[in-house]
Amino acid sequence: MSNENRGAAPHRAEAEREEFAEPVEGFRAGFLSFVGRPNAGKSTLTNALVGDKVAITSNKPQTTRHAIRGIVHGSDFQLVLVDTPGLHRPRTLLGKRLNELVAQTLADVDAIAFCIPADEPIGPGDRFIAQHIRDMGRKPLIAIVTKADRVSRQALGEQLLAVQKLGESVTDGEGWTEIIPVSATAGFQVDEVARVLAQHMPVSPPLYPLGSVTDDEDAKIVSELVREAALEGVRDELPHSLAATVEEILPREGRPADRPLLDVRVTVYVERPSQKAIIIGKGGSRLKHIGATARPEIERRLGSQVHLDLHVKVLKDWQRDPKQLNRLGF
Ligand SMILES: Nc1nc2c(ncn2[C@@H]2O[C@H](COP(=O)(O)OP(=O)(O)OP(=O)(O)O)[C@@H](O)[C@H]2O)c(=O)[nH]1
Repeated sequence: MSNENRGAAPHRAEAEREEFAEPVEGFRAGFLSFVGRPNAGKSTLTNALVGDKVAITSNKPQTTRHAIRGIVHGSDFQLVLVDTPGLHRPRTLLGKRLNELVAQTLADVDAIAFCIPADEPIGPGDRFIAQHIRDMGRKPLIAIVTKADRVSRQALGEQLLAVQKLGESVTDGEGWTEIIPVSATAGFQVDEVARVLAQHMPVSPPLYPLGSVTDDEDAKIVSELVREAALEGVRDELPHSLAATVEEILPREGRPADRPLLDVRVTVYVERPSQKAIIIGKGGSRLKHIGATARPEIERRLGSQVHLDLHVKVLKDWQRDPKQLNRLGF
């Protein structure tokens, strides 16, 4: 996600919602964060939920000022997974600041999902997180017992009970809104997790275009691959004058399921018109070559055939302009 997005106000502008509105009655959509101590299985579960569908536009609707990790699309719901830095018991001022940052994120989401591994005893770190999210105001708190495949049925049952007790102890007996066991690696209950989380999202039209899955990592790598290809042979002339940003990565509609195609739109920025001429080359020959060089690796990375659409723009003296630097993600 660009810095521009990070700076945008968290809001649910009706206009944005309507742009993607689907006439599905009772559609639910909202923001959700996974919390849990390191290694609790948050990333693995996120990936299992989002699936290996493809990347997306990194700058579509600015509905959140937080980084989006992924979007889960259901027939009648959309879950937007919002990234948080790890939540730790603070030992330093930095730790405290980070926790404040997490608190801001958690205050904005519609529900919080707390991941606790099935195969490790509940510890002070878990208790700290539980207390922290309890203080986030009245919102659904869903406990997810991860890595269920690693323990016996009996041990899983015992862990579910322990997690329930933890919930009750931090909420004056009220307990978690839901408790669900899951194994992201064995594919056990992953759909159930999505369904349950969706039930706790507000009724709302989709927040993002259907089929989009955000993945900042992919966008970063794609832009880097294009930049590398564009620099080939002109490294000495314009090494630092080149920047590339991914505008969007969207699945082409109407393609057969077994032969998807991604439209990847990338802008290459240069500082001067003379540089633009170099990059484009005679009759566009160099730009074509850049595309042909970068595309195979992009296809490998995104796991799909790609139609690469490159544009070259002059952004005068972008290296010296903080606003432009922000825009380009520096
Ligand atoms: N057996 C099994 N292993 C899992 C499962 N989910 C995650 N793991 C493993 O647990 C380890 C930690 O998982 P992550 O998803 O990276 O945990 P995380 O909470 O994102 O960790 P941080 O990024 O450190 O906060 C990895 O080695 C995963 O492969 C699961 O359902 N079953």
